[in-house]
Amino acid sequence: MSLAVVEPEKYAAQLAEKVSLTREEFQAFDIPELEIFRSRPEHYRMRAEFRIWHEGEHSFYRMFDSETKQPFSIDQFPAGSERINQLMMPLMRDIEQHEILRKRLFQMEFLTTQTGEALISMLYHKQLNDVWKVAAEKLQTTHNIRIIGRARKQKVVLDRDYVVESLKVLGKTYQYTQVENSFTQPNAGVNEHMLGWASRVCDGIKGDLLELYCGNGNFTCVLANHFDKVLATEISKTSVNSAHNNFKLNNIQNVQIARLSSEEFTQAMNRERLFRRLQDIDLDSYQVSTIFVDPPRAGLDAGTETLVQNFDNIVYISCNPETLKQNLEKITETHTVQRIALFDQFPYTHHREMGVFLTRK
Ligand SMILES: C[S@@+](CC[C@H](N)C(=O)[O-])C[C@H]1O[C@@H](n2cnc3c(N)ncnc32)[C@H](O)[C@@H]1O
Repeated sequence: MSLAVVEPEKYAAQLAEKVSLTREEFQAFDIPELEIFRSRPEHYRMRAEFRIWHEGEHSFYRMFDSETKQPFSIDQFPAGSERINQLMMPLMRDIEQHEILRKRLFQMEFLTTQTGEALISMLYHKQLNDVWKVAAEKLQTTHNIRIIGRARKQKVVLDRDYVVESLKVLGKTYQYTQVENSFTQPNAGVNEHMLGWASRVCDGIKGDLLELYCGNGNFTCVLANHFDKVLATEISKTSVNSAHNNFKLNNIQNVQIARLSSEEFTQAMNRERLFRRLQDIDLDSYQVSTIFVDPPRAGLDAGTETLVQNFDNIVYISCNPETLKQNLEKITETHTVQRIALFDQFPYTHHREMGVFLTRK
């Protein structure tokens, strides 16, 4: 299956396959009824990345077949948001008219929002000069977009390097800055479902929250309302800065965030190592009832796996059922699965996003 192929008539059957596979794979953990969250069958991805191919006077967007690895040209990308599709061809026709914009352009990346913002990164095999800048500024104005030019050791931000997304969760709207080239959940609609699910799961739990892998504060902003205080950690500097902005944007004042890897944070919690990055944070002042983790595909490392077992409640969001299963082998020695959910972030692919809520036995 390829991201470029969208087959709405097959969506229900493909989701049903994922559901039965998930039930089968996780039944050994004595799971309750699987909660299922569907995607929109089309226009669900807020981001897209295309190679650019030049032939004669024309230029084309290209993707690669995931099985044959062969490139193919496209002029629409139905998985992408309406805004991406609306921009694709008018932008390319304009680029074709301007040699300075077109020459040695090899990749374009689109980052869009549900509110219609669009940030376009144009990647070149040449250095970008003032003539390029003037032409790109014109393109920016014509299409009401924001452009970033990239070349070797060069990043030209014409306006700003982020978009502001609006997400609606259980009737409340949250604002998020999403920065170019940093992690954000690609499927905005399913992200809203994930945030709503996590919010409902944490409803009524008291005490403080510890969150690892918090990214730009996607979950933090929503969950902060459920807890007295939140301590959040994340490895990427860009995401930590973005999270700070998002706490301000959403008027959230009970969160402290530290730029630490989960491995480093585990060392700090086990009092094995002191970190200057934690000097303003009194770890002992937190009465953590709940830990929330949303790791990358590799899942939790052994130290973090042991750390999460110290807390009464565990919320685990996973983009890789394989590593989730491995981590659950250990975690379910001390905790019971209370809720389990499948979020279809990636329709028409084999990828599955999951949520698990566990409490201490
Ligand atoms: C799946 S994303 C989730 C981010 C966030 N929860 C969200 O919903 O947008 C995983 C995050 O973990 C961060 N990360 C990757 N490896 C890490 C590590 N070893 N320690 C801490 N954070 C890490 C990445 O920078 C990324 O922001």
